Amino acid sequence: MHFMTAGESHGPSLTGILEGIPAGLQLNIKSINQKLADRQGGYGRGNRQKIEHDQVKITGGVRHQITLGSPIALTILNRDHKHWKEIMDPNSSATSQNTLRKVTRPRPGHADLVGGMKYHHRDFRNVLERSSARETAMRVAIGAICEQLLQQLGIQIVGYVKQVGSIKADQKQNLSVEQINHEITKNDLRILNQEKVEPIHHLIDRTKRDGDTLGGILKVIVDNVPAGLGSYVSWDTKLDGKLAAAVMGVNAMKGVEIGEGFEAASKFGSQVMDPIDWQKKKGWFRDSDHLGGFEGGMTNGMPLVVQAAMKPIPTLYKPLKSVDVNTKQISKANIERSDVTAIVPASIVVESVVAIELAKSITETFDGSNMDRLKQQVTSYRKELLNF
Ligand SMILES: Cc1cc2nc3c(=O)[nH]c(=O)nc-3n(C[C@H](O)[C@H](O)[C@H](O)COP(=O)(O)O)c2cc1C
Ligand SMILES: C=C(O[C@@H]1CC(C(=O)O)=C[C@@H](OP(=O)(O)O)[C@H]1O)C(=O)O
Repeated sequence: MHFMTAGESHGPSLTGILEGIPAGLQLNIKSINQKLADRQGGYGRGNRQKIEHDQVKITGGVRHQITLGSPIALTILNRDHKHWKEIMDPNSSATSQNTLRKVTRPRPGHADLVGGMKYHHRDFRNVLERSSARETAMRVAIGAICEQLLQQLGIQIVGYVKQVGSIKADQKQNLSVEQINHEITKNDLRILNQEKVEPIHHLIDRTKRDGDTLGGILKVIVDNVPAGLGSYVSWDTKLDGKLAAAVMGVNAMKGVEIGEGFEAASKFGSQVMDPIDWQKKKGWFRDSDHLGGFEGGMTNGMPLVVQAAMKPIPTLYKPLKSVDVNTKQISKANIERSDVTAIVPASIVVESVVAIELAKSITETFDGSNMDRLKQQVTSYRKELLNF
């Protein structure tokens, strides 16, 4: 299974192609669009989200909402493009250099300067349009298809916010994915500790007034994953490594942890390893899940727990020092319309990329050509594990 996306933030649209989804998967397009709407939400977003109304249009690989096994082609329109037509139209030549509104003062923390150096773009718009997290809308659409595949195999996944700036938003430990989803649906937020919502909103308001930005920590949990996805035999077959790469590939992620991650480093082995247990009905399981469901690069049958640290948004309304690429004068960095924080949408994006990696692993471990056959194979593999 593999996918590719294309499209600039203020270009006409985002395009995605996803190959390797089995034939016969019944898609729920409404629920793909719901995921896209969720990604647009969250306190602290900028005004762009008032313009966009993300909905996926499928133009290949699907008939009457059932996958064909052929590559799935997807489009999401950028409604904002109509305001950027003169600057961003791919098909017409620029009428004059002035219409391009060039970006010449690179923003610290964004891809502007190094992207410009590497591709020799002296108008940093040529970099920022693609490095923008607008592209994550397409990864969420593709992830939503993968989540639907996982759901049909009994695997459930959820992403939510653990921390915004320095405020912890998750104090409910050991909830199942179902319970977390229930909480999220109830309060329409991905912040589990309701008492913290108001302080978090105040922090975001204050930060916005100061022209500053915030990051945070987000968490993804996956339930009912069969043991044995991924492998210990070679470094590049380890599924925890693939997940970490996919999560780090999301804009603004600076750290990934599996299970207790960095915290485990300061504990004793007896506090971190998960004792092995067995019951006739349940088969093999662990008494705890400190290792986040991974041993030897393989899933071990316990819930997968992945956390990611998102840095604060790099564009600052009170900009930091920069240098103009043309005049070499020290000046303030460019300001582009921006979010104060995007931790809620990021939790959905990270959930989506985890779903993509898991769907990839499952369709490669078992026969991924047809959904019914895949279901049969996963069911019989689960039985085999129970009787091991
Ligand atoms: C959902 C989401 C929304 C984002 N919104 C913004 C934004 O409004 N302004 C901004 O400067 N960066 C934003 N970012 C972060 C930048 O895209 C990111 O920092 C930049 O591409 C540089 O990449 P790096 O941080 O991974 O090094 C956002 C990231 C995500 C995941
Ligand atoms: C467009 C989205 O996020 C954008 C990500 C982003 C960045 O630099 O990453 C910068 C902003 O772009 P704009 O200047 O157009 O408002 C965000 O709005 C989106 O998430 O749909």
